[in-house]
Amino acid sequence: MAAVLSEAYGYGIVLGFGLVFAGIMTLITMIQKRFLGEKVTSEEYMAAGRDVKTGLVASAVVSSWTWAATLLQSSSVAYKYGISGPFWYASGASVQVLLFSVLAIELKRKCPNAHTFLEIISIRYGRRTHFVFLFFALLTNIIVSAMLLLGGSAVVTALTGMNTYAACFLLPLGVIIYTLFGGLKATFIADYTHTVVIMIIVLLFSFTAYATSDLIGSPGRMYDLLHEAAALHPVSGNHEGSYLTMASSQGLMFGIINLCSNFGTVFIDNCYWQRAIAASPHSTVKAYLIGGLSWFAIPFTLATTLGISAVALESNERFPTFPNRLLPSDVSAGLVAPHAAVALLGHGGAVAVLLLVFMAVTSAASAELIAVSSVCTFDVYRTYINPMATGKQLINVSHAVVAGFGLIMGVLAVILKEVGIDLGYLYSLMGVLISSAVLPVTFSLLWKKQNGTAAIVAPLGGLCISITAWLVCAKLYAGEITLASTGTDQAMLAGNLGALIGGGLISIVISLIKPDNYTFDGTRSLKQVTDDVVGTPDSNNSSEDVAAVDEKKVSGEKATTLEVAAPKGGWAFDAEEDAKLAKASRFARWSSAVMTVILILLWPLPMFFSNYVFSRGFYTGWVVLSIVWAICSTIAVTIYPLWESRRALGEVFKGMYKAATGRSSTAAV
Ligand SMILES: NC(N)=O
Repeated sequence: MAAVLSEAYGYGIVLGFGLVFAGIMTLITMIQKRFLGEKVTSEEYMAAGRDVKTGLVASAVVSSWTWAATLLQSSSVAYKYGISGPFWYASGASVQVLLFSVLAIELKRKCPNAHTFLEIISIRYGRRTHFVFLFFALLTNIIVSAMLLLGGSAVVTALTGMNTYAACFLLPLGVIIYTLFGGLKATFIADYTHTVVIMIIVLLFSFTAYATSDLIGSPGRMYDLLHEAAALHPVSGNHEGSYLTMASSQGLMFGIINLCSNFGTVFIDNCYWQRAIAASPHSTVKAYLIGGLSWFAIPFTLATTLGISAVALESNERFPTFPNRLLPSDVSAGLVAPHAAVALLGHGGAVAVLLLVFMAVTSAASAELIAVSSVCTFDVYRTYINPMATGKQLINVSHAVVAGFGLIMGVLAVILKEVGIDLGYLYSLMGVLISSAVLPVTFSLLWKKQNGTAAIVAPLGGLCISITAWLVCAKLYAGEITLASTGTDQAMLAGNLGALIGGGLISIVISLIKPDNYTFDGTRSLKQVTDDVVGTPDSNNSSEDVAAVDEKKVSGEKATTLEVAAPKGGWAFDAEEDAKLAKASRFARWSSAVMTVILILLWPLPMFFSNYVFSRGFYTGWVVLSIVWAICSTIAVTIYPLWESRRALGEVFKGMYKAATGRSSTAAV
């Protein structure tokens, strides 16, 4: 694609916008400290005080789950498979967030003072298992971070001609600055801001394509254009070759790959556990349910707009590649959405898509940075290097990790690009590499019977199964093992299924042979860090801490340092409070299960098996649904958080008024 914008736009948005944004976020953090009295403690820095409200957590979940791939890969599958692509992208990656609500509330009940999910593994199973899950957790962060920059830099280069390597290193720069300064709380505020911009741009593109564009302008016109496109180049594996059907075998295959791989990137990424940790206990379940449902609209609505517009407009002279079709390599690199945006809105479309991708990449990158930082701080430094670390030392380490990993992210993206791995390949591969740990992690928190052997063997055994299935299938299907053959849907499907099912089955079988009977007393007794007092095993541990150590002795493992908790501090729920959380947990279980069944079975499968090809009226209804869903999501993650925080905002404005005028705030009323 010839660059539509000049390089100045690339540097302006990536560097200029990034630094301005960093400045604004840093200012907001300072304002919070000054007018809301927030302190820089390690608990505040890494856990945002554990009292963040529903709307802000939901918005942060949406923001950190909105990757470059969410915008780009969803549009690519819309382009390749028609309307089933956006649906399968959205449903196959939102149910994990809905189901995670169960883990989030159980984390509150069973380990209310955790900083990372790995602390639970460490307390329950000891050092060896901790190492195994540390490997999977960091691998997940590395894959996601590299994928963000790989997709983001491809778009920046395609639209502006900016050097890809420069984009890889400059995209995270502003993020590093505000994350360093404000920690998790700053990422929450930044996430909110990013989400607002993302939702506005998604709606802008939808209204343009389906209401105002002179090239399309209505669902009916889009319907006609899609019919014409199917006549020119029918979709292999779709009923009647139509773009307007859910009866798409490749779409379904992508849906299953998407479903398996995204379990890994939610359940094994400390970033989502951190949001649960930061949420106030009564907000946790609602935040994940609202977040999951709101996020659905982003890939669904955007790809139903941009991915489908690319199909419809490819034969129009305003399409950037006209008279040629998009190259498969450009589709896999995620360049469908930028092409469609340029066709629809020219320069304005290019700027909007650049901004959209910039927002997605930077907000998700900040979430990854602080997630890695807390894993390295609590699960490496505090566990194995300096168990008696003070809060200040923990913050220092965390700062160093944020800066270091921010640079490493860019290096990783450059390496992948050099090897020839693009966004589409990595997106499908991630589950093969990490999803074997999903069910063992889930069982660690939800199943008292998973024993220590199962917790170690299952993720590693599942990884062996997944890699074997992936490579064998590539060889059988293509006759050779190359980047191209290992990137086929069939090979990726085998690897992803092998990972998720293999890890789960191994854990279940080994655990049932010799079931554990874990009480979770050890995890409940973990304490928060108090910033200037160092806990010692003999002077400060409560009887519960001793129980934790005893539990470990019974299981025959060496106790880890995590049980050496700092004194006082932290949540401990009484029976009445725990009953409320238990009720919230039951609600999370049935509501997330019902929504999952609807989104991945009841809604799509009848449409798949009936071979239904959309009528004009049905397609119009489908488009209206996508836009209404996006509007509801916008309200949920942009207006609702403001409404919930109205008192705090009032305090801030009163304080600022007082500081600016030297008068009492009441004078302003
Ligand atoms: N977050 C994803 N899978 O787009």
